[in-house]
Amino acid sequence: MPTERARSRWVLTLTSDDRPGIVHAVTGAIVSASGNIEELQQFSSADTGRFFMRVEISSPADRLTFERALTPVVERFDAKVTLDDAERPVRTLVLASKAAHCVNDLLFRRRSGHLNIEVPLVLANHAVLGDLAAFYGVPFEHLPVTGPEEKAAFERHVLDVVERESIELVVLARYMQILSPELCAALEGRAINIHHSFLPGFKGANPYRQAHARGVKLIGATAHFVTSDLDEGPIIEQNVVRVDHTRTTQELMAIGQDEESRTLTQAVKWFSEHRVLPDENRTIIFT
Ligand SMILES: Nc1nc2c(c(=O)[nH]1)N[C@@H](CN(C=O)c1ccc(C(=O)N[C@@H](CCC(=O)O)C(=O)O)cc1)CN2
Repeated sequence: MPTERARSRWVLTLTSDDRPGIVHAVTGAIVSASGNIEELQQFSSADTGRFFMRVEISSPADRLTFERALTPVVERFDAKVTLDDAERPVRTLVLASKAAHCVNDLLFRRRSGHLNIEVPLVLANHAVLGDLAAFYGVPFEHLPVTGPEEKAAFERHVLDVVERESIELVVLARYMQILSPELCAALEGRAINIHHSFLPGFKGANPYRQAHARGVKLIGATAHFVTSDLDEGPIIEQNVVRVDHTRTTQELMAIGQDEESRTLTQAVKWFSEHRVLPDENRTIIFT
């Protein structure tokens, strides 16, 4: 009795112009590669006329077999297709400044097995988080950014690390520097920021001070893709928490930290599971 090859688990995503026949073609290709479809989600965006699909597959076939089976589908529908090993952790560069809570949550969830990412480096523009990274056994580097030359050097280093470490995702974990348009372009679709407000409210620096001055009854956090339009990138996840008139700005900041951490970690988890598909200025999230 020949031994059966071990079955691997794959995640396939597809984006294309919406038209009949896509699901039929994709599922047919998967079956031709001996794939078993374990989960399939799809969405047709009426706003943009785009079609989105995410498929979880188990199969004894290797990547090349799948790619050969999918090539006609990609060509026929002019589709953007990704095919990832579902078990492989996503290589993630964490950028930080002084705030520890988001970095801590990411590294804690990674170590406890709830976040399938690898973090080759935490890179910061201040030194204060070095001990935190060391606690989790994660390499740490800090490059001060006090002027345009140092900012350019920091960004060159980011690109060097992305190249050297085969980084797939850059996470701005309360990194408080504005990325240049050039770096935003280089990281398009693979840089996630946590903004400490419920966007579109209170963009930019000091959102809690703005919220306190406005007398809001809800504060929140927003995880979004980074673009050159500050805090305008496609939103991935948001959360809010109720507050009232008794809270100072400092108390709002303290209350908001938990929302920031859980919002960013959720967004990174969905990205690591290939559940986030950009749809122009929005995202499709297959949860
Ligand atoms: N290109 C982008 N860069 C960054 C984004 C973004 O959406 N696009 N998000 C910010 C995070 N952020 C709020 O979440 C934020 C951080 C810092 C500032 C800011 O004004 N900082 C300094 C100026 C720093 C600089 O000149 O680079 C300041 O406080 O004066 C605004 C918003 C991260 N980067």
